[in-house]
Amino acid sequence: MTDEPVVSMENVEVHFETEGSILPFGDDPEVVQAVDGVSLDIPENDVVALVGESGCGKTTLGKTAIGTQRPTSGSVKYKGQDIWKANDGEGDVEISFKEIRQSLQIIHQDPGAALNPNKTVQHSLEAPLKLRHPDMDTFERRERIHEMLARVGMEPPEDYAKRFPHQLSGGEQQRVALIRALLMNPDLILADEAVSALDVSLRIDMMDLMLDLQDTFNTSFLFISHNLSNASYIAGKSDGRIGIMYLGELVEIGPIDEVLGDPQHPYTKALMWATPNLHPDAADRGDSPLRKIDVPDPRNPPTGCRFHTRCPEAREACTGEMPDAVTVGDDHDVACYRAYDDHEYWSSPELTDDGLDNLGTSDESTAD
Ligand SMILES: Nc1ncnc2c1ncn2[C@@H]1O[C@H](COP(=O)(O)OP(=O)(O)OP(=O)(O)O)[C@@H](O)[C@H]1O
Repeated sequence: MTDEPVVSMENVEVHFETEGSILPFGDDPEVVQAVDGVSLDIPENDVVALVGESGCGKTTLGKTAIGTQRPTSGSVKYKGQDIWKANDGEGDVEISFKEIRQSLQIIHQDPGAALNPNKTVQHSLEAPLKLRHPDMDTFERRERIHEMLARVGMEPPEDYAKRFPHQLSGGEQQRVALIRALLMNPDLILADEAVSALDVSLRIDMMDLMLDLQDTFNTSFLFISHNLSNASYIAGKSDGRIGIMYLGELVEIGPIDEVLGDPQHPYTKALMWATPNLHPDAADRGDSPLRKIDVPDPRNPPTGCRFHTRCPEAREACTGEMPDAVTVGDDHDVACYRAYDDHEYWSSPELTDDGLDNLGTSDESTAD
């Protein structure tokens, strides 16, 4: 199983039934279509940055990748082992669910909430070492923890090891959370908005640190952000890929110079428009390319291409079937009919605003 990607997701769908509503007899519960038809491989020592507006399903997809969210359909494999078959004990389980979960870690946006307020840094960091290296004695554990604290710039480590979370800054808490994840020897870390709560000036430092440690520890990163600048920085610096999500779907993915150098999906172009520091002529970038700003309700997404209600290039053909992803460059895939040379899209009439529901405009930016 060694050549297998660390995580391989195939046609993953995550739908949530909304709870709490009292439904008249015979009515179906409302379903939030959080993730739909996403396939994504994350190889060893690789970085994938997912970006998209709030509510587009990034966190749900990330949790699905690390085995904390069960997909409603599709498969999720860790090194070739189906994660949920391992959980259910179905078939020949070669890697146990427990081992899979230990190998797939997460760091959150709010490390303060993830660290136990009553435990010192030393205490919090001992737990993963005891689990992964039960033979280590107390002295070896202390040395290892001090070494890691010094490595992330928390010096003197003897002092930091004795502190409680409230005695650390947000950036320091995030570093402790990162060390704790790395001490599990993970193959993949889901970094869910992990730098979003930090001061802008500290974000680059934290991303550089993550990449430095990622390389040393031979770990992959699934980095999630609503901020295209951050996502492009981390994917670009690591030679990784950037994935653009829209309403539960992965609409474009590829290396950063492909996706941002030659964006193919109109939504990618709109995100770039909304991120002035990625726009070559920021001062002169004109009006929003979106037909409307409001994101459709994921309980009732548009038919066909889900972006068609906001897409400046939409034609009637876009309202029928959801476009399949097609390869348009080196490792660069896009789900848009404009990427097909001979699709009926090209002879289909343009969609007029009159033909669309709920039109409107605004210029929400994904850049903070
Ligand atoms: N447990 C749940 N039950 C019902 N709906 C959910 C649940 N978790 C997420 N959702 C819905 O699924 C959709 C995708 O949510 P998700 O948190 O994955 O998006 P996101 O892109 O990470 O957004 P954000 O950046 O705001 O966290 C949203 O409409 C959200 O309200």
